[in-house]
Amino acid sequence: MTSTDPGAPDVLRVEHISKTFGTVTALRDVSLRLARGEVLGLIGDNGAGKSTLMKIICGFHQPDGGRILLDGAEVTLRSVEHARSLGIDTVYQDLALINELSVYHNMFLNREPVLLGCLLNNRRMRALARSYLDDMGVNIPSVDVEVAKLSGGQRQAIAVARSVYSRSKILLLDEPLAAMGAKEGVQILDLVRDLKARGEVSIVIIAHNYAQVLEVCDRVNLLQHGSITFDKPTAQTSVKELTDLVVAEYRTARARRGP
Ligand SMILES: Nc1ncnc2c1ncn2[C@@H]1O[C@H](COP(=O)(O)OP(=O)(O)OP(=O)(O)O)[C@@H](O)[C@H]1O
Repeated sequence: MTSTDPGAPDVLRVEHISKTFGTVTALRDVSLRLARGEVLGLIGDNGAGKSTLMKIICGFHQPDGGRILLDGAEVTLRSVEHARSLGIDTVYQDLALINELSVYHNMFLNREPVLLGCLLNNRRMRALARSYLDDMGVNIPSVDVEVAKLSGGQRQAIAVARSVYSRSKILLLDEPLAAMGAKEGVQILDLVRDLKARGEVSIVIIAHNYAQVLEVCDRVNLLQHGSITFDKPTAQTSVKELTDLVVAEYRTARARRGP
């Protein structure tokens, strides 16, 4: 489900972004769009520039050139906190959860709810965490358990739930399925499907498993050597087409290098 209003501006537009690190050009003239409620898959080989692009959209890196528009208005994202305040949240591979803390403390890390002017009301946080996780269909036996004792899929689900709770309008998932078992991977994909059905949040997912990308995404972009080379609705492409594109790029690069 994408934007219900065809006249509405894209929730996010990245236009002609470039980024170099010393002599390495990580991104060159990259443009990308994300409609409201859309799930966009960002794929590409190792070193193609996917994480760099995500880190620019979440305010971690500043681009060398180009611009970013949120709901049609140009913004300069000064930091991760600034991007978060504008509704852009990222779930990294390392998740940024604190293993020694309980599920409910992690859910409200740096965002503790206030009750009658008092911060850190444990009873309130516990109840809210339980209701958010239940509401999102996240299966956690107890919100009192330390996150270190949970599976990778459960931890991932908590990190996503935390971003959704914070009312993010754009969620960036950097390899949410990396290191996931089959069951845990399905749990995360179900969560993404659920969010998509609600249409409240727009999502960019970086993933290496093309079948899973095609399962949950509305559209797919391929990054190759710092440039977007492919942009299609998932219904108009296939695992074979995506694999062939990446393999062809590898063969061309190898032929250029010589024997
Ligand atoms: N902080 C940095 N300093 C120097 N070079 C960097 C930095 N971050 C990324 N790069 C370089 O930029 C290029 C793109 O890296 P990036 O991490 O964005 O790729 P990726 O597509 O996310 O790869 P992967 O799938 O392996 O995670 C690579 O050549 C990488 O070495």
